[in-house]
Amino acid sequence: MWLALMIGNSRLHWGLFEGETLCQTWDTNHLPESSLQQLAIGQSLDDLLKTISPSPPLPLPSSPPPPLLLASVVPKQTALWQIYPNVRIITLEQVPLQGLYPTLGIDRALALWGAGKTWGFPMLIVDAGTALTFTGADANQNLNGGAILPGLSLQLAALANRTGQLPNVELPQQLPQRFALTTQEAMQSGVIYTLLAGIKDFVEAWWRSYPESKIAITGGDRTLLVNYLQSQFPEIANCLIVEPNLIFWGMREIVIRH
Ligand SMILES: Nc1ncnc2c1ncn2[C@@H]1O[C@H](COP(=O)(O)OP(=O)(O)O)[C@@H](O)[C@H]1O
Ligand SMILES: CC(C)(COP(=O)(O)O)[C@@H](O)C(=O)NCCC(=O)O
Ligand SMILES: [K+]
Repeated sequence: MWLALMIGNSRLHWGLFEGETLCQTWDTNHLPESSLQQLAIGQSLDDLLKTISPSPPLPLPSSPPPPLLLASVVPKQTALWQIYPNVRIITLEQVPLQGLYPTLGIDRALALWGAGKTWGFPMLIVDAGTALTFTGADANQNLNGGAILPGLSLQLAALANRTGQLPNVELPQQLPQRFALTTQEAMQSGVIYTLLAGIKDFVEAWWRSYPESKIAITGGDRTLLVNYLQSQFPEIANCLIVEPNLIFWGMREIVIRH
């Protein structure tokens, strides 16, 4: 048994593997530094994870502690997890894609590698996380490049936090009225419709270069976005591979399948 941990800017993403088989995945909040210190005095990861919700879907062995494979885009959290007695950090050099630039997010590289190895290259990944990213590779597994923009929640939070009068607004399950007549819907409409147009624009630009490429969408907002796209641009939504575990597949490719 081994654990995969992808540390994103909003959440921790956990994967429990038995060999090559991904048995369980769950998401938690970041662990506070104080509780991580417990690892240094021998608290088991199982007990530690029980202190945050949701606790692991099944008990983790404490001796020996399961190997932990860690990929992180949050340096402070990465440093904290070094305490764990059996941790291996996945870094960009270990991802067999060509042409990676040194500051590329390991999450982007792993998702692209995991999807490309599963469905073939060329491949474009849309990761709807804290940030929304596009990351593409050509048929020779060379990084073509990508783009970064604030994710749906981040955009709404920015409006609420950086203005005097705009409220905190949730993401609606259904598409809002485009020309809205309430402040809340106007914020939702502005963020959602421009993001959908942006996704369509990037996808069409990608298909102009790689008409045969598959496109996969992952990240916490993937389902919401695919539902919105289904209403606005069904011809795009119907072509997207929706898969939350791309990063875990990328990690597995590196540690198990080389
Ligand atoms: N339980 C949740 N907690 C936080 N964000 C969530 C949750 N469920 C869905 N989301 C959505 O997922 C987005 C974060 O995506 P995620 O892939 O978890 O981020 P990251 O990998 O950057 O930590 C948030 O913007 C939010 O809209
Ligand atoms: C863009 C990201 C913050 C996305 O991470 P996430 O939203 O999943 O937390 C992450 O991929 C990152 O820190 N990238 C480094 C810069 C780059 O990719 O060029
Ligand atoms: K993400």
